[in-house]
Amino acid sequence: MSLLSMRQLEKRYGQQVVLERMNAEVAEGEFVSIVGASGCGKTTFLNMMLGIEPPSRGKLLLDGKPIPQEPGEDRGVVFQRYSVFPHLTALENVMLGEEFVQARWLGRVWGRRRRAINDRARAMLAQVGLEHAAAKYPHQLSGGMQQRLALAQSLIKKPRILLLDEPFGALDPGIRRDMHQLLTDLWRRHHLTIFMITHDLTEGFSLGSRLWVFDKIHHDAQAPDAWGASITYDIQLDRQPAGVEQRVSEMIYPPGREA
Ligand SMILES: Nc1ncnc2c1ncn2[C@@H]1O[C@H](COP(=O)(O)OP(=O)(O)OP(=O)(O)O)[C@@H](O)[C@H]1O
Repeated sequence: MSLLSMRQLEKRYGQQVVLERMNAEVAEGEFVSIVGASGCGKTTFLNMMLGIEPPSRGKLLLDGKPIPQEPGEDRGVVFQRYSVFPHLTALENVMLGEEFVQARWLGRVWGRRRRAINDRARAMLAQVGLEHAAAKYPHQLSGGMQQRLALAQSLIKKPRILLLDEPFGALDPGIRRDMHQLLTDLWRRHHLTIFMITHDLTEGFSLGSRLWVFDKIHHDAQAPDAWGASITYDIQLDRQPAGVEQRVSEMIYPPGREA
């Protein structure tokens, strides 16, 4: 069975159709990059995966069942802007993720249990290359380090699915390359299924296993809200035909259309 199934999935806000006729199957362990013009509904799709926006019509199934309408530990998320807590150290930020989960069952976590969480959080920080920054506060970390911390904070909860909304959009190119390597390592090591929005086509084509292009099939200048975007290209990245990146680029970012 697929991990994720979309069948005639549709999302509207009032009269505005944002996404429509979304059909796809995603297996456990895939890494799907999502590209598309600004405003075409990429974040809306991630919000449906997260369970904070319900589908308007059609099916969005996880393990054959509708996605729960609330965020869950099985789905971790990292946003473009750093989503860590400023008043906690790096170590405390990572510990907090697991403390939340355990405290739900046990109340405040102390003693041996807390030391075990501390050990796991330190090991997680080491995996993202922040072992020397455990005692630092987020404002003392660079942008790349803060995103490493956000990844550690998500991964400590052992999600099956990682949802990334432009996670490297605010970083310099050199740092992005390091983050690409890190994300590829974490994907493999933790057997994750990843959905990542990016505006950088080269990033979309070079990371992960599959690329989705969101675009409208119908455009009506008189009624721009009447049609939503669908998955117009679904590309297996180990089997991409020559020139496809250029064609996708021209489709999403034609001259005169804003990126
Ligand atoms: N909660 C909401 N209520 C009403 N309209 C919304 C809501 N969230 C998103 N929209 C609309 O849905 C459309 C898609 O927005 P979304 O943020 O998903 O696009 P996007 O592809 O992620 O854009 P970008 O690349 O610029 O981040 C936009 O027209 C937006 O105004």
